[in-house]
Amino acid sequence: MRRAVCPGSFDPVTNGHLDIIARASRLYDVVHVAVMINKSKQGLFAVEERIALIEQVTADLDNVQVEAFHGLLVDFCKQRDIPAIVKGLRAVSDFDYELQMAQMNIGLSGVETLFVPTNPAYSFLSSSLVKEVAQWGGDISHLVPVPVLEALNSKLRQR
Ligand SMILES: O=C(O)c1ccc2[nH]nc(Br)c2c1
Ligand SMILES: O=C(O)c1ccc2[nH]nc(Br)c2c1
Repeated sequence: MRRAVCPGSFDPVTNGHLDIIARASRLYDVVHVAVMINKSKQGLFAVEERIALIEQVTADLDNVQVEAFHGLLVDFCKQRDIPAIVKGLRAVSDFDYELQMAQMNIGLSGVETLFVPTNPAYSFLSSSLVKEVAQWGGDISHLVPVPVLEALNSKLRQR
C-alpha cells in the first residue's frame, strides 16, 4: 500500500487544503491527514473539531484517514510506514521554509516530501486569512467548504 501524509494545523480546513488532499488521494493508496496538536498555540477550533470538519469534507474520498498527532512528523510517518509527505506550494515564498523542513525530514528519517503546486485560485489562501476576514464579516463562502463556513459563522457568533 503506497501511503502519504498531508500534515497541517487545518484551523480550519480550506478549499486550498481540500484541493491538495484530493489530488494526493488520486496519487496514493492511502492519504493520512495529520492534524498537528500545538499546545503552545490556542487555535480557533479544537483539534477534535478540525478533525471532524476534515472528515466531513473528505467523506467522498474513501482512501483518506484523518487523525491528530503531536511531536515529530517523521515519527508519525515511521509509526505508520508512510514514506512520503505531500504538501501544497502556494507561491515561491512558501518554498524557502518548506525546503528547509523537507531537508530536515529526509535527514532525520529518509521520509521524502513531494510538493503539489496549489490551484492558482487558492494561492493567496490560508486558514489565518480566512479567519481574519470572516471575523470582520467578510464573505469567505467561496474559500471554504460549506460545513466549515457554517462552523466558522457559529464559532464567531459565540465570541
Ligand atoms: O494547515 C496548515 O497549517 C497547512 C500548512 C501548509 C500546508 N501545505 N499543504 C497543506 Br494541505 C498545508 C496545510
Ligand atoms: O492554510 C495555510 O496556512 C496554508 C499554508 C501553506 C500552504 N501551502 N499549500 C497550502 Br493548501 C497551504 C495552506
